[in-house]
Amino acid sequence: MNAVDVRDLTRTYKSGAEAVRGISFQVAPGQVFGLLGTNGAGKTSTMDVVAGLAAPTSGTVRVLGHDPIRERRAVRHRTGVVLQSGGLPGELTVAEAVRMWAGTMRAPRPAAEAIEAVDLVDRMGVPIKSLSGGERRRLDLAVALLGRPDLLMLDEPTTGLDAESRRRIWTLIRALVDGGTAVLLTTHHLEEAEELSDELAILHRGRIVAEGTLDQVVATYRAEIRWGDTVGRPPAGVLDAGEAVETEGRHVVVRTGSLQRTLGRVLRWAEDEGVALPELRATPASLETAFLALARSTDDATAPRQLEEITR
Ligand SMILES: Nc1ncnc2c1ncn2[C@@H]1O[C@H](COP(=O)(O)OP(=O)(O)OP(=O)(O)O)[C@@H](O)[C@H]1O
Repeated sequence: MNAVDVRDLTRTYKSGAEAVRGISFQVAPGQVFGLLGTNGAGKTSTMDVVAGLAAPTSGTVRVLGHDPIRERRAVRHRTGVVLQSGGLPGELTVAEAVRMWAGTMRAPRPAAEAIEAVDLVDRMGVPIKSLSGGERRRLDLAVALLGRPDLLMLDEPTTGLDAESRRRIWTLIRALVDGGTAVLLTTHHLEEAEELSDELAILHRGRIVAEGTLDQVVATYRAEIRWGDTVGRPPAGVLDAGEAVETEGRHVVVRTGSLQRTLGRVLRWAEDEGVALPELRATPASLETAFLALARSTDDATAPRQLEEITR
């Protein structure tokens, strides 16, 4: 059975905003599924429904085989949630907060074990308000781990963290997944999605626009060769059928399904014609080029800027 099964989900806010416009995806046990997208793509709106915090406008959501709202009791003890606003009281120490939370559960993992799992043992006596952002995020995770969840839902778990804290959280998530936990993760960090996701879906304006393993998603996009234009005409004879050459500002850009072959042809063309290729750059297809392709193909004038931001 899938840990998460979302079918034809839509979510429209009272304001009329159509945040989620008919998406379907499944998360298997022992798998990280990354929901990736621009700001406002609908990630949090989707996560809230899976976490049972909001009802779908239409469509169905099953979590561990249950309706997350109507069968909340069956789901609650088997899931852990880390949302963007970790709401633990700042006056409590790390140990007090974890123990208090464990006290609300049926058969929790020992508090000390959860604290150790997130590497906060030396911060146990520190009030939450004095923790760094990364430490707070790890504390949120410790709380989510208390119920030994079959499914962890993580909404942007490393946003605002430095590279080292982020890596620690990734290592922790990977260890949990290796133990069989399913993880539904939202992120707008491409590196995080690449590092963690077994499968991913790219959400854009409430719809899934690409889906599959990282390799599958990347394979649908093209490599790019670009250089500064010195002759004002496109390179002759370098393209295969269906490939494209464009000018972007003062650059010539070739998009190709075969980077090595096309690059060879570009270099031969330049050699034969005596053309200089300043700032020549060849970039294999990646999640980043996939996002930028998405930006180019959108009709939303604000999207390209947002898409560029998330690739940084
Ligand atoms: N409570 C709300 N009422 C009305 N509209 C909302 C509400 N929450 C979100 N929206 C709108 O729904 C759309 C999707 O928002 P959502 O927060 O789900 O996106 P997101 O992908 O999580 O974005 P971010 O990366 O910025 O957190 C946006 O257009 C947003 O403005």
